[in-house]
Amino acid sequence: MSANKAFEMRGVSKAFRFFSLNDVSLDLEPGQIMGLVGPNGAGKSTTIRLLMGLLSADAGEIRLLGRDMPREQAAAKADVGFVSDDMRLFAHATLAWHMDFVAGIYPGWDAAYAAALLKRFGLRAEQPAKSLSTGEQAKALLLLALARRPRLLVLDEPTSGLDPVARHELLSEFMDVLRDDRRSILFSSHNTLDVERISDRITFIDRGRVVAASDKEDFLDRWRRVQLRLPADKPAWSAHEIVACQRDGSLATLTVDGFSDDWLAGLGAPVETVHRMSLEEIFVATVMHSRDVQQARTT
Ligand SMILES: Nc1ncnc2c1ncn2[C@@H]1O[C@H](COP(=O)(O)OP(=O)(O)OP(=O)(O)O)[C@@H](O)[C@H]1O
Repeated sequence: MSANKAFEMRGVSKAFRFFSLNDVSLDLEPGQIMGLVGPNGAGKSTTIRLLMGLLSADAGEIRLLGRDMPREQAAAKADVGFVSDDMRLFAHATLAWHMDFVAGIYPGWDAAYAAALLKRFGLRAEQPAKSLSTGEQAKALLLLALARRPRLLVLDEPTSGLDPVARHELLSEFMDVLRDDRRSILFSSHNTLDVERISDRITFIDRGRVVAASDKEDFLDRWRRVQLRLPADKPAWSAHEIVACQRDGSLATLTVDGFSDDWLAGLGAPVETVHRMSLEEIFVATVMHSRDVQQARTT
């Protein structure tokens, strides 16, 4: 375990009655944004709650800003901003009251930045929390976390409930936060467009396991959809880079993880088209392939 990482999880497991998170290992360098992507019930929130010391792991090691979790969580969390979608503001207090409250606890509170965020997010400090819309509440919680200027932001579904314009504003804000290259962000999302836009590192999780983790550029470079004509004497194609193959007569569409020009040349087949894949397509292909592999192992 390195003291320099923004966070590090090694072999972390947690069992609930109907679900278990298995052997999760993840880490993030300072100055980077990691998107944690997975289907409903994959274990994203559980992973984040373990990292934040809100759940205790059955096995494995966790370090947050170089501190052992959960033993040194008070020291670690002083420099971590955490927002999850089940957090609520005090209903009868105004946003200004919340800002004063947080400023009183965290010495890093940046009042000028908080005022700029208020404007940027279109929020009114004097409005009681109970009268804020869902999206305004989400923006208010993010403002309270961002204006502390924490070294690490941990955000569970930060863009759910936000309209496209607010999402755009928020993601731009995240990228601005990282102008200072010691700061880092971990955020979970279903929205692969958001993740593709701002992440440096991406982790896919499904059914309690990390199924792929890589730099975003590496994912986008490695994956391709290749259409080719199958020669009459070659009714199928197999190579470990091919994670899926769809046939339409002699035309085959291959989903490829591990693409390169040399690899393509080595196929020796008449190629019709080669398309880059979006992160969403890569995510779906990764999850489906991982489920097929798991199923093949258990049958
Ligand atoms: N405290 C708990 N006790 C028992 N089961 C739990 C507990 N917390 C989570 N689970 C179960 O763990 C599984 C993973 O939940 P988790 O909230 O981590 O998923 P998620 O990937 O964040 O999903 P979503 O995208 O739907 O929010 C679910 O099946 C959930 O029912």
